[in-house]
Amino acid sequence: MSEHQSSCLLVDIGNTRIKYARNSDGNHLDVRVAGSLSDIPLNGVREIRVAAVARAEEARNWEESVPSGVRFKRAVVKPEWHGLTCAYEDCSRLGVDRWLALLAGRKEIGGNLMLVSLGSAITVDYLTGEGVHEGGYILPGLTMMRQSLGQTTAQVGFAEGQNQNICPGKNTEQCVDHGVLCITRDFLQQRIACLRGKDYSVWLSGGDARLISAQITEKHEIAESLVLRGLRHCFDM
Ligand SMILES: Nc1ncnc2c1ncn2[C@@H]1O[C@H](COP(=O)(O)OP(=O)(O)O)[C@@H](O)[C@H]1O
Ligand SMILES: CC(C)(COP(=O)(O)O)[C@@H](O)C(=O)NCCC(=O)O
Repeated sequence: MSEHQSSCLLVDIGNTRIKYARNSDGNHLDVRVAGSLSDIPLNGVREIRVAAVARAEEARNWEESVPSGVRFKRAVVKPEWHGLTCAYEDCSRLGVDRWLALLAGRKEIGGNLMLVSLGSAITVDYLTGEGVHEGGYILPGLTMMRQSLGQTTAQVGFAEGQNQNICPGKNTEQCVDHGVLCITRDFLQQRIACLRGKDYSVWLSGGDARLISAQITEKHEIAESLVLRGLRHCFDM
């Protein structure tokens, strides 16, 4: 890894977790999770590239506290980037994490893509090989679905979803857990099935990607850290 690359820190501030990695020449990124931005080690860092959809105030305070001489760059969504066009009429409303995943998909995967992020929320975005973002979907993520049931019903407790079972539950926690898994799987199976014969590849990323991947029988692959990968490219002119 060149010193220039490793001195560039990539940071993805999601609604649940902060993920970060030092940039590298190769395909692999050594991704870590931080509890707060101030926990991220900055030794040798010359440039920080940030994708933030959450913790706006924490990010502002962190930016002010980083040592002088360290360049601080925030990614923003643009109407167009290297032939990639945003589907939103008002591109500033598209989550920058979704935009960066599209950038990484275009630059590092190519072809017609269905990109699924299984994080705090579930997002689906479609991108053609010509660079046209065709729009997508936003749904609550697995944990958000479980929590919303726990918060808005008197008798449905919230349990951490751990098993990969979707058979009918035999207690409240199983019923919630299996139901959430089942609806997510069925939605994605149906979306992927709609693409049959259209030459799209399907990529899952985010904290729940492996859990859901194990449930999906339609063809798909796992894409690691698409948001951080997008940060590698988004400042290319
Ligand atoms: N160790 C973990 N800590 C927190 N969430 C986890 C963990 N492992 C899996 N998850 C799941 O991943 C989701 C967060 O995924 P992530 O891609 O980090 O989201 P975000 O980018 O929105 O912060 C959580 O909502 C949870 O369902
Ligand atoms: C949809 C999201 C909440 C997903 O965030 P995440 O689950 O990655 O934390 C985020 O991309 C966002 O705030 N988007 C803005 C709305 C939009 O994309 O239309």
